[in-house]
Amino acid sequence: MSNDNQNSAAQESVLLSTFYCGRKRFKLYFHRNQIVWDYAKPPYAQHSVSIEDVISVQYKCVSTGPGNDVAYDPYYFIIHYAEQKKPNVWRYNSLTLRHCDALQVSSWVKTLQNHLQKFCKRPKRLLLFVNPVGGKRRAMHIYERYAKPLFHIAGIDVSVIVSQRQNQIRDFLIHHNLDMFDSIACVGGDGTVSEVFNGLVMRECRLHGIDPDEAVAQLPRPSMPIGIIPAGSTDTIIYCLHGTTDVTTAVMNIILGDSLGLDLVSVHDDTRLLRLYASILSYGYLGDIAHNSESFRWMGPSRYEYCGFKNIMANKGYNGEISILCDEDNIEQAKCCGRCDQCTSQQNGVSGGKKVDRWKTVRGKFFMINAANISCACIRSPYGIAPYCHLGDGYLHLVLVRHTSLINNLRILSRYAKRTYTTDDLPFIEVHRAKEITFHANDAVRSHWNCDGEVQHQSDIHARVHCQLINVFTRGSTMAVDDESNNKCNFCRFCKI
Ligand SMILES: Nc1ncnc2c1ncn2[C@@H]1O[C@H](COP(=O)(O)OP(=O)(O)OP(=O)(O)O)[C@@H](O)[C@H]1O
Repeated sequence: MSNDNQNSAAQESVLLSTFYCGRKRFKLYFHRNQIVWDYAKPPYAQHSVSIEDVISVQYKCVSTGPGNDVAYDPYYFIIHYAEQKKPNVWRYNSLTLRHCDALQVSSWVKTLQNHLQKFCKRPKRLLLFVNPVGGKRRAMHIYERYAKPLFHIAGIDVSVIVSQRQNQIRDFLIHHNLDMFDSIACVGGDGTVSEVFNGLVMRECRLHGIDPDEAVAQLPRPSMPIGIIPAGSTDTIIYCLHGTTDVTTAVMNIILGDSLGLDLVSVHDDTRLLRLYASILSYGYLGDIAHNSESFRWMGPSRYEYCGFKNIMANKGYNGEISILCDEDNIEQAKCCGRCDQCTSQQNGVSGGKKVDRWKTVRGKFFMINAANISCACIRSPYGIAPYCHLGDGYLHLVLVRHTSLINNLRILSRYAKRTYTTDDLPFIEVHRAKEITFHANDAVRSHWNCDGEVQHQSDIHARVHCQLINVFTRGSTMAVDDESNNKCNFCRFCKI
């Protein structure tokens, strides 16, 4: 029988038995990749789980004595699975079943385990970095409490490295042998994720003999997918990927192994690559906040509120000239959920046929310039600065905010905080879909660039999108905005993104 025929025969075959779950009898069957269980007697209440959502299938363990010895009970087995409780949020659940015939149990365990083995993209040997100082300094606790038990159930062998200093994760990834791992993950905020992305791409450049400082270099794509467990202050990247910053959801997305390509943007000055970013590059208002807040570190996270307030009141404008390599398409007002047509066509190598990209130049005095690689949505701003920016279409959204009155600046910030986001009616905001941009400051008074939360001191830069340069574990999100988002407004919600 050919492989195709064998596969379809396996799909069509039905496994059917009656099991006990506690004292209740269940009819259990497995057909067309669905595990379905129902009470054997009325009132019937059918439940089902797709094999794609099953984490693992195991015999139940029983203690065999006063020591730590355990043995498998041949009459019980457990199905561990992920369950979607509300849009975008995944939870762990399990079903323990008993049968008086051990052969029945072993037949189910073997069949289901064989099916699970087909998911070869699921991580098995994971290198995981923990940033102990990001966010509320709870990354280690988050790992121990939420991630470790689930990785154990999934049978993933995890090697943990706790970072000791800034850029240690990046340096480790560039220089160490990673042959014994099939995936990388991190527990931290956007800065930590950015270190992982930069480290992996720089590593590929080193291995392929590519000079990343060449502004025109085609950067090589790292093969290992990356998992992100949020433990930062903003966690924009993970919010844009999953539509939530829920930790269990993030862990489930790693375990289940689906991934998609995420664009990265390289930022160069005249001579070298400054860094790659995944969320946003900002000049003006947000650049100033990132720069000024450095001297107020002693204030903790409230330094951003303080500097945000000061900067909005100062209402500075910066003269500059931006050249934009863009297409003529209007920006389609549809949110990207990771599996949209635009990103999928890029993944399949189908580039948008007739599109013609052309350079154009915009000059003026700007309150802020934002080059968003993703929507930059986060809990406090459920639509983000660039709500229609895609995760993997090869374009960034350049949001130019002209220098105007203080009242208008406040209008912009309050719009960003709203669920019903739109800036179409604000004439001082324009959005361009770009593959490449260059910026030249036309004034002695200059701002700084805020690149994924890190300050860049060079003001004249060149940025280029690298389509789906990195693979991240995610099943994508639905369009629904997560409940945890709120409408609170403060002056500096974007300062770290
Ligand atoms: N051991 C360490 N000591 C000091 N800094 C570190 C250490 N490990 C990592 N870092 C740096 O800490 C910075 C902040 O971390 P991270 O971005 O994860 O948290 P955050 O800023 O609170 O979150 P977010 O970026 O989502 O707002 C990063 O730039 C990272 O390089």
